[in-house]
Amino acid sequence: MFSFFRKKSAPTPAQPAAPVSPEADLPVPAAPTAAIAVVEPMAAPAPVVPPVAEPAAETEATEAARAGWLQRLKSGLSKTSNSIADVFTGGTKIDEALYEELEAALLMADTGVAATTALLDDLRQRVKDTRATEPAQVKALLADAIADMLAPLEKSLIVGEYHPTVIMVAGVNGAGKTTTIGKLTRHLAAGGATVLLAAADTFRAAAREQLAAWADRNTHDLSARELDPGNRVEIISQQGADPAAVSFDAVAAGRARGKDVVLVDTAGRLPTQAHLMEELRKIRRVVQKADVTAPHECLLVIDGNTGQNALAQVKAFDEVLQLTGLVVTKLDGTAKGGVLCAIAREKPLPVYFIGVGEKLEDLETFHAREFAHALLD
Ligand SMILES: Nc1nc2c(ncn2[C@@H]2O[C@H](COP(=O)(O)OP(=O)(O)OP(=O)(O)O)[C@@H](O)[C@H]2O)c(=O)[nH]1
Repeated sequence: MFSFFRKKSAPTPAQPAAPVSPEADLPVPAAPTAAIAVVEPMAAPAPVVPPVAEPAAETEATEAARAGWLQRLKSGLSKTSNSIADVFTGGTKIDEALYEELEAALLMADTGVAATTALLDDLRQRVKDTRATEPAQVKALLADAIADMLAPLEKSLIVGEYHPTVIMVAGVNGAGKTTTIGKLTRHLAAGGATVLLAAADTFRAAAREQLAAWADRNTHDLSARELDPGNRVEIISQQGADPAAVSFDAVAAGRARGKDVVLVDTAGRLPTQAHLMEELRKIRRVVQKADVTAPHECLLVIDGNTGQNALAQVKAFDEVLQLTGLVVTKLDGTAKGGVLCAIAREKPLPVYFIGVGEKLEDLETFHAREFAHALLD
């Protein structure tokens, strides 16, 4: 999820203005949009702002967008869900054979041994408690068990508490970092946040160009949706420079230009490449020199096809960056969607977003129940 609040009320043309704070220094939540849950800032007892009702047409558009997303999530996860759902279509009895088949299907989906065992124990108890007699009922109970297991991963990404909020994005090569930054920028900008991108992958010219292309795409998207034509997505880059120096400059520029968010795109690296992991540690350290409270979020982008290896990635990057959250990409077409259960069981970190495609709109906030149902439908 993503929550954004501003120090100053700054309504965009598409949104009704939020009430003005009686105390100038207190943050005032921006008016809610489809992607934003307005929260009270943690730092001060801000006035409670009642939700502003969306016009009917906007609500319909929001609902249609959400329904479209759910459909894409379901079809994206179909390789995983088909093999699990198959277990419930064959027999008519709830017996050991059913549990064994289920165990095999969950393991095939990369749910991992610990999470699979916990899920099956939980499921047996639920079956007993509800006196379920039909496999279809067991399927619904399994969806509940998965949703409960994934619930701790559901958390809001808070933006606006710091100015700028600095978000470092890391991951192995090709996990989808730059694409995620492009899509995340759309979320943030649609919520009224101004975004600056830092191209901290300074080795590859293509990486910088790719990020610049996402910045342009976002600027056009904002203008096309008449969200805030003045909100240009900017980028800081310098070919061949020290990635830490570019990140430092970006944080300083973000502050000087009054940006709400600085997203730092780092180069892909494997946990086994010690010098590159050390470089990541250095970027973090130097960002902290630019702003002693930063980075405010360190996100790891995981390719949803990675399966059990994702756990090793989470542990390795966490050691270096003290991760605050995850984004799981490429859930379209993966047969390994169970990996989120393994993460929930063994290294629970907030999953702020999930990605199901390469387009701007193919990233959404993670909802445990929604995901659990998509995994079984
Ligand atoms: N199908 C699908 N493809 C994705 C998704 N996210 C990213 N990709 C694709 O994955 C490929 C790699 O994405 P990048 O964003 O370049 O990955 P990266 O982690 O920045 O790559 P490096 O900087 O080289 O480490 C591209 O072809 C993207 O279009 C997703 O959610 N679904």
